[in-house]
Amino acid sequence: MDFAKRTPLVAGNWKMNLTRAAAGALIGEMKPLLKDASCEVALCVPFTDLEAAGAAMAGSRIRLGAQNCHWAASGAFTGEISADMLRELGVAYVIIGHSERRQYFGESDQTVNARAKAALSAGLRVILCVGETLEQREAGEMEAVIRRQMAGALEGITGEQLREMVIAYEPVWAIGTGKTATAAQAGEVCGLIRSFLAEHYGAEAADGMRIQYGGSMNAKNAAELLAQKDIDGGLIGGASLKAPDFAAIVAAAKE
Ligand SMILES: O=C[C@H](O)COP(=O)(O)O
Repeated sequence: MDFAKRTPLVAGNWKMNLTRAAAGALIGEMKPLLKDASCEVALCVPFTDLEAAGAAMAGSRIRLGAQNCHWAASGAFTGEISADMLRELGVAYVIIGHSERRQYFGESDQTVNARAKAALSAGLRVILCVGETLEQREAGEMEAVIRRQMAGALEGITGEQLREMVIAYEPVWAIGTGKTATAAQAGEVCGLIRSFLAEHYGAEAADGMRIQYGGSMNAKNAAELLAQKDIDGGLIGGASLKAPDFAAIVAAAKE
């Protein structure tokens, strides 16, 4: 399959779940269910699962992903993992700037930018997360927040590098809460993101970018969300830990 422009990407984000053995077992369960997928599929697993997950994915079209990387190539950064370390394990995608990283681990737009650049330099594809909190939305600040996060994260990133990126719109209030954005809300913000990209990189670049929605996407609501013209896939948390649920979302994401 040619994973060309705008082929939807459905990526699971396992967050801090599943040991090596459990990861291998879940991928084994998913493989037959995903073999006829007409979109691109990735699983972003904990660092400790990468090797086992990569081996379990062999012979399938599932791409291996990680959930973060450091901005430096190497050095005295206890507890951190570099982009090259991920590449060596066969990682294709890395999530950068997830709201849980911003909320619990002090990620700023600047560190998100630095991490994204390091990942791109190492040849990884970046899934860049942006999204507003409920307070920001209720205060009428959603668009300003999205624009600030986009501008900060993309500072100094070239049009050529942008092509190796996917943007994930994840409203913080919808993550792990069961409270999904409506298809219209999600579609509106993904449209704003595409407009931002058009303003900064040109219409052609913006048209080719994949923009995912993430936040309580599940087997039931996926089709309606994915039918929005500016939504090109999903970043899936909880539902990516259950093979039939994840497979149903993948089936809903047609090219
Ligand atoms: O990265 C995934 C998102 O945080 C969504 O998580 P969720 O599907 O559990 O709401």
